[in-house]
Amino acid sequence: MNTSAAQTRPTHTGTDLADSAFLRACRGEPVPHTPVWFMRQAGRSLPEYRALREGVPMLESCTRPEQVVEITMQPVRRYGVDAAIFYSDIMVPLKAIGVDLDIVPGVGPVVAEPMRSLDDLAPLRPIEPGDVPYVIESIRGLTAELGGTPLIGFAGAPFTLASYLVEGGPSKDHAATKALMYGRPDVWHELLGRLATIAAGFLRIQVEAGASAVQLFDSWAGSLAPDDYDRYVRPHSEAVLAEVGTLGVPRIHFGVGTGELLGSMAAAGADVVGVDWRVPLAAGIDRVDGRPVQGNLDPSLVFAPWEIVAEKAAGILTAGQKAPGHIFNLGHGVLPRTDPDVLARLVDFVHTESARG
Ligand SMILES: Cc1c2[nH]c(c1CCC(=O)O)Cc1[nH]c(c(CCC(=O)O)c1C)Cc1[nH]c(c(CCC(=O)O)c1C)Cc1[nH]c(c(C)c1CCC(=O)O)C2
Repeated sequence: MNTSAAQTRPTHTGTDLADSAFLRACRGEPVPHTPVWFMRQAGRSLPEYRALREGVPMLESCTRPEQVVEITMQPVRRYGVDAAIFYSDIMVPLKAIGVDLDIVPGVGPVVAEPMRSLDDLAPLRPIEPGDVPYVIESIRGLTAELGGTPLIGFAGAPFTLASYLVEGGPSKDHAATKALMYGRPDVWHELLGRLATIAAGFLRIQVEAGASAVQLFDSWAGSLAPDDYDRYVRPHSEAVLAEVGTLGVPRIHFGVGTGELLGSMAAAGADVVGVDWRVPLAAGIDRVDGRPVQGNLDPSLVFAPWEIVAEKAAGILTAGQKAPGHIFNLGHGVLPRTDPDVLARLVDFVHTESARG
């Protein structure tokens, strides 16, 4: 177990990192215990995060390397998770190239001028390292501090980014996005093509700065029917994953409500596929063609009595043994009112239970 390891560990070599349970599981190799981390582990459920963010807008905090390093480290120290996820947001690269947007507390990303025509796409140019010096500085600081714990870099996938840009903000039905997709396929493919270039560029910057794995978040892809996903979206996500494939780090591909899309999301070029809690993990494993999986505890379960949490987690660990690799995670992000002590207990449970075999 590696609880509190980040504070006490001596300097680690690159070999230790490559040998970490998380990276071994991503490659489908045997592990001493099932690795675990939580999507949105860095954030609002931690009082030490809220204290640090006091008076600092979300997107500004992402440009301050000292804050980014500290916020990324907080859950690693508190929970003893097997991987850190870089504190940033899927909207950061768009903001960095000059798109007028903000993250409004309690709402999410809001875009000043929604993009619905070819002319609207003008701000969407490729991202360069010089656009995000704070990302590079933060990741360099983090890899030094993390030692043998891998850092996961991430980007929003073209569809999920497009949804915010076209709708102008969060949306339940993605109606304007789909209207553009069906009604103006020329604009649509230009938009997603540009977003693919940006996502791939942003992932490359993170890996070159020291990230050991990447996750492509297509959070809202589950709103699409499989044939539309394959026709309008998958080629663009495939382009991102293919470019990242040249960098030699594992690629995790994740979305919510993607039960019917899992096979396609795997075939798009994922090394590991994220499975949400609506799909039994055993069924998810059957759909991803022999790849390792990540997931899939319902994020709401942390509010249930501990015996129920333990029973569900044990079931997920058992199901996960059927995959060549399993990374324990929630099926989506940590909910804001989650008690950090429950997550700490869950990490211990996953480590102990899985080590017993
Ligand atoms: C869709 C999406 C976004 N951002 C992200 C996604 C994909 C993951 C998912 O499906 O949840 C990804 C993201 N956003 C954030 C991270 C940091 C790393 C982590 O701990 O996972 C990551 C990986 C920080 C954040 N991003 C945001 C916060 C909350 C800001 C705050 O504390 O004021 C954090 C810590 C804001 C944000 N950013 C976004 C939304 C919808 C919101 C509002 C909802 C919310 O508040 O949780 C867009």
